[in-house]
Amino acid sequence: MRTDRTTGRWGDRRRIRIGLLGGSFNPAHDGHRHVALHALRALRLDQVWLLVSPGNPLKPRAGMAPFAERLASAQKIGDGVRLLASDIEAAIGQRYSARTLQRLQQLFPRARFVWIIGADNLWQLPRWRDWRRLAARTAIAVLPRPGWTRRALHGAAASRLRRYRRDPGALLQDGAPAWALVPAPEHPASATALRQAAAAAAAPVAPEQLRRAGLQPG
Ligand SMILES: Nc1ncnc2c1ncn2[C@@H]1O[C@H](COP(=O)(O)OP(=O)(O)OP(=O)(O)O)[C@@H](O)[C@H]1O
Ligand SMILES: O=C(O)c1ccc[n+]([C@@H]2O[C@H](COP(=O)([O-])O)[C@@H](O)[C@H]2O)c1
Repeated sequence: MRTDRTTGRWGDRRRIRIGLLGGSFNPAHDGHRHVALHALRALRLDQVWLLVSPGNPLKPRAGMAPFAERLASAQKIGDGVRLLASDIEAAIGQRYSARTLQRLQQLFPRARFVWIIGADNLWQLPRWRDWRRLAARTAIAVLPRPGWTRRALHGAAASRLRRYRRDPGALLQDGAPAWALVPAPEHPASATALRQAAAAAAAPVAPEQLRRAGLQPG
């Protein structure tokens, strides 16, 4: 940004572009980083904020790690410069994305926000509260996800928003509504799989399993 010499005010040649990747991050993983970095490059974003949810309204509380743990996990995959873990949803007391977006647009009027989701969330979008309001207020970038991409492109949200689909390069040319599938290789990581692997590693080994593996229980 430059200072306008005649008015002395900050020029508005290009509003700062911020991608918002909301998630539970229970825990954060390589798939999140992959999605954020592809969106950053493809849409020429200045930053991506990893918005750690205080509690996804559609997910059970059971099995959800404490907020501080999930925030710390998102901080580990961030770089503190372009990829930033954020606790702002907890700070403003919101967990519905349409409201979060509205509040962020009030707090940062000079920013241009892009809502980033994986294809599984495009499929699920009609279940979000006020999802049409969200789509009306911001561009949405959808990233491919194994098992979900084709299905989501034929889902209810994609079909209702069909006429607003854009090429990724044109996503930020005009205002919302606008959405695009950002081309990227599918990344297989999932928090569910990581939690399952951690639970399996922590589970005690049954004597019968040891015998089958040729080991004597101690
Ligand atoms: N491997 C991936 N590819 C594409 N999008 C992803 C991937 N992993 C996560 N995302 C997207 O990142 C956002 C946050 O995801 P979230 O924190 O729920 O991770 P998750 O792996 O989907 O978790 P869980 O398995 O617990 O549902 C969502 O929009 C989700 O679609
Ligand atoms: O606004 C809603 O109704 C809503 C319902 C489900 C999920 N979301 C948001 O979708 C994002 C992805 O959630 P998750 O748990 O799949 O990582 C996260 O920011 C959630 O707050 C939002």
